[in-house]
Amino acid sequence: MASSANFRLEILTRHLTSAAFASKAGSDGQNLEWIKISPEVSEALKTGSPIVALESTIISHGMPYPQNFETAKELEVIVRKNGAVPATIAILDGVPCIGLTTEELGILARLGSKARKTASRDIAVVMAGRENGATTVSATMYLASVVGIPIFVTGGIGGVHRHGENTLDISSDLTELGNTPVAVISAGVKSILDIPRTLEYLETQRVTVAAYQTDEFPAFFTQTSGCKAPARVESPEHCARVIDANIRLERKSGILIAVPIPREHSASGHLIESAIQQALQEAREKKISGNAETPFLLARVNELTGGASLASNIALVKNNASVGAKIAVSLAQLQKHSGKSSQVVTLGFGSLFKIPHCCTRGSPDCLSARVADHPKRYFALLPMISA
Ligand SMILES: O=c1[nH]cc([C@@H]2O[C@H](COP(=O)(O)O)[C@@H](O)[C@H]2O)c(=O)[nH]1
Repeated sequence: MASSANFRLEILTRHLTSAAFASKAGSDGQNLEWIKISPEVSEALKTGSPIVALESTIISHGMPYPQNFETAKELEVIVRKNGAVPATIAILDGVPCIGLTTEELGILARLGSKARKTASRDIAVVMAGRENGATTVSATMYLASVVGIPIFVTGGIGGVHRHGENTLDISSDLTELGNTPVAVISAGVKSILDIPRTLEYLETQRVTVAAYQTDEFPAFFTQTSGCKAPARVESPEHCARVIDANIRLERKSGILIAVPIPREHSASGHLIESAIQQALQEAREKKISGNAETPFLLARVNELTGGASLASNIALVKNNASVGAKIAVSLAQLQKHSGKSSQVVTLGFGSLFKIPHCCTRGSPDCLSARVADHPKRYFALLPMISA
């Protein structure tokens, strides 16, 4: 099996060293033309160290300035304190960036909603237009998976909107979860959405959903939603074992780990719930829909609760960052101990290929690569290496 993997790598190397392709390679193999990976994240990828991806729509559209900037920086500090490397993901001047500097976080925070809210479908347009894009859960998952980061922390994910059965307004976060093997740590789904239908849709998408230390699926601002979670996980180690099993199974879909807001911050949950009802009514009257709906509702609920919802939001994201980093550390340990951590192979032309353990068992689909061109070329190569 190992020799067949080597054979496939040889074929891959041959294709990638073609003159046209190599000419696009970045000089250091890290700052490639289409994606920029920070030196710290690059090093962590090479050594198999724990990394936590963080999204950027929460910075630009989810919170006002300057709380968004403070929170973005604090999240990175929390991830580090818990032993992992933070990788905030955004698109700056058309370049997807994996790992931002403090200065870049500040640019995004100040841009606010002037940065384009970028879901998976929007990545290509933002790149082509050399725009600044704040990545949602779907786009962040996609970019994290391209470079081989298996864990991603956010506040809340999008879902099926209320009346989604008529409008078909269903966040692409759910379909991305169905198609991308990344574990998303969130506080569940806000009650601005239809939670039971969101859970149904996640089931349809084959997404593994587990609630953290509870039987109930949490509703972001509140610990309960009235919906039972399909599974329960007890600890970071337990979560890591689930993620590891998903990797071994070579499943293509993701995992949603729902961590309830800490009890001390959920006290204002009912006050927030009535504000949500009012904001929903206003959104209907103003005919606000599509991707403008979530930012409107979040801002309006914050106004109506006199800032209480923002404080809760910040508290729960920080809690998720701490849990997510612990999971990342456990997963890295698990994979190191079982000898299954990713190998990194540097090929002649300077690009870096990260080969997960399953590839050495002959599963090229799992090959996660940073290539010197664009994803199209990479995906076009996959059938060749599986030949
Ligand atoms: O509490 C929040 N929920 C959701 C979002 C953002 O909104 C996106 C979902 O938007 P839509 O419903 O348009 O898919 C999520 O991926 C996330 O980036 C947010 O900032 N805060």
